[in-house]
Amino acid sequence: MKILSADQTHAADQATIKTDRISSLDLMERAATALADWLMNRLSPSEAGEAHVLCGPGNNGGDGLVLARLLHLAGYAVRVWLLPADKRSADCQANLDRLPANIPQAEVAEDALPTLPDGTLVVDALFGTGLSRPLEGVAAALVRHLHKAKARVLAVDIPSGLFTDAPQPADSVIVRAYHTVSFELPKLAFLLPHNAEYVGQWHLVPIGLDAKFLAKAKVEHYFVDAAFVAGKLPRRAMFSHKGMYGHALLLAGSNGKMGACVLATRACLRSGVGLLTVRTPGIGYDVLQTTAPEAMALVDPNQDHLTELPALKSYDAVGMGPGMGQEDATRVVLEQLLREAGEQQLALVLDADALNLLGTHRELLDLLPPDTVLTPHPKEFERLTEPARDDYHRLELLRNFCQKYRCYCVLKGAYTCLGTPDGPLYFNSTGSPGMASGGSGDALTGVLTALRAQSKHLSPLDACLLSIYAHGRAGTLAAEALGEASSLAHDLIEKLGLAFQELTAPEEW
Ligand SMILES: NC(=O)C1=CN([C@@H]2O[C@H](COP(=O)(O)OP(=O)(O)OC[C@H]3O[C@@H](n4cnc5c(N)ncnc54)[C@H](O)[C@@H]3O)[C@@H](O)[C@H]2O)[C@@H](O)CC1
Ligand SMILES: Nc1ncnc2c1ncn2[C@@H]1O[C@H](COP(=O)(O)OP(=O)(O)O)[C@@H](O)[C@H]1O
Ligand SMILES: [K+]
Repeated sequence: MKILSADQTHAADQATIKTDRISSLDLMERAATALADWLMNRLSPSEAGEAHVLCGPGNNGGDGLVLARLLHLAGYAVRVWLLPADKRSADCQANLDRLPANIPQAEVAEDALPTLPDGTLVVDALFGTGLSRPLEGVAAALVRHLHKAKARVLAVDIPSGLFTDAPQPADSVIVRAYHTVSFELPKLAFLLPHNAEYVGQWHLVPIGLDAKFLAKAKVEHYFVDAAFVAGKLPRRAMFSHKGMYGHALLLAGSNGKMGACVLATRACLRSGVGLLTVRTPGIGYDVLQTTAPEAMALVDPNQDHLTELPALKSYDAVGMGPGMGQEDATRVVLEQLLREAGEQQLALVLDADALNLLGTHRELLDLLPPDTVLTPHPKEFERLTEPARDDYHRLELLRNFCQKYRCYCVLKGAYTCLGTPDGPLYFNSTGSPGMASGGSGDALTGVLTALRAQSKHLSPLDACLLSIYAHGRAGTLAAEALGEASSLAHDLIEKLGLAFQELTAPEEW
């Protein structure tokens, strides 16, 4: 799914109006009808109680006015509050003129703010994508008033006061919604950690935006949902053999952190790799042979940490980092790996301590072979770059980093963001707070290494997208089975199979 900018959203509206030969007023009716259906499917009139609809002067306010009318006609109790305005947009004014006379309406003032008993349903239709500066005056007073009330807030399109796709002053006054219902496509602002407290749970309702316009629109951000990755994973041929699915090498583990190595190993095995060899310190041999008999163990001469790089010629992809430690001898192995992988055009996946070593020895970054995949969480990413001023600055750092080093960088989090050498950023839709516990990232390294080893079947971009999506989906399935607090990385790994099944291409005729 594409993520449009505020300007493109406006252009999509215009294209739809033209293609469907409707007026902008019709499109507003369509959008607000979808919104009303969403709300009515969730709350009956008695569950909703009296809905207070706060309406601004633009088309977002227009949506609110249509919603108020539709709710009223369906038997809901409604009250409309208008922001004072010299001028309203034409469609907003038209819908104000159409508002049934028996819906109570009043203008808000700093000394005339709505009384909102606990639990009141409040619809925020003050400002949408047309917001051009932070809220001030009466609008800011109304939103601050809302902060103090214990209301159930539903934001229309986007919480008022929040910019769609740009940073804003830290002291901006922004509606804190419980639900945000947006039209057709998600907004970049919804995917950034800092905005979670404003956006709440977000939902999309279809409004029939012009499909041709959307197909042509050039965007910098994508939302990777089920439709985006569906069928990208090729089916296995009947006469397949293990040589067709790549031979992966994992370099992982150290004294006390063999668990990370085992998790990466098991995840790699569960992700369709043909063969897997694991290079681990001597201490890991028995552990590995017992917990992952399908993998071959290749032990380092050192007992506690990695000191030597094995010959690389048999491998299609190498994953390095989980639980590996940052000994100097291990740093030398990393440097040698970067040099040799570059010469042999081997696919690389670097995580955890491999990233920390890159962070402390940044000169090594210049050795990254093209299409290397790095998987930092925000702290590891900061070690590779610099502290980000805000979420948007972090995305800018990500984009610049990937373009400079021609690499893929998986910035992990609730909406994991994949940076790519050509610029676009891909936000993953799957995952669960149940994954916020040690070991989930190690599993991702295993998945990515397995899919990069299958480069005969998958491009680097598709390997990354499928890995991130399937890893998150498996985390959700594990959390559904065991609860968010109890599901472990180990459980996620056991669900990878189901996640991959959902992504496999359908049988062809
Ligand atoms: N074609 C359409 O008419 C559709 C419009 N839609 C709705 O339209 C919204 C966008 O509408 P608009 O472009 O009218 O924008 P808004 O409704 O967000 O408001 C823009 C108006 O507010 C003013 N403004 C901006 N920032 C302000 C601030 N901080 N303080 C005071 N005034 C401020 C602007 O000068 C402008 O008059 C979307 O978010 C969506 O809700 C949807 O109904 C989909 C279809
Ligand atoms: N709240 C969340 N929602 C979705 N995914 C999450 C959430 N928290 C963590 N994850 C995922 O779990 C993984 C955690 O990785 P990482 O921080 O490296 O942990 P570890 O080092 O313990 O393996 C990442 O893939 C991340 O995207
Ligand atoms: K709004």
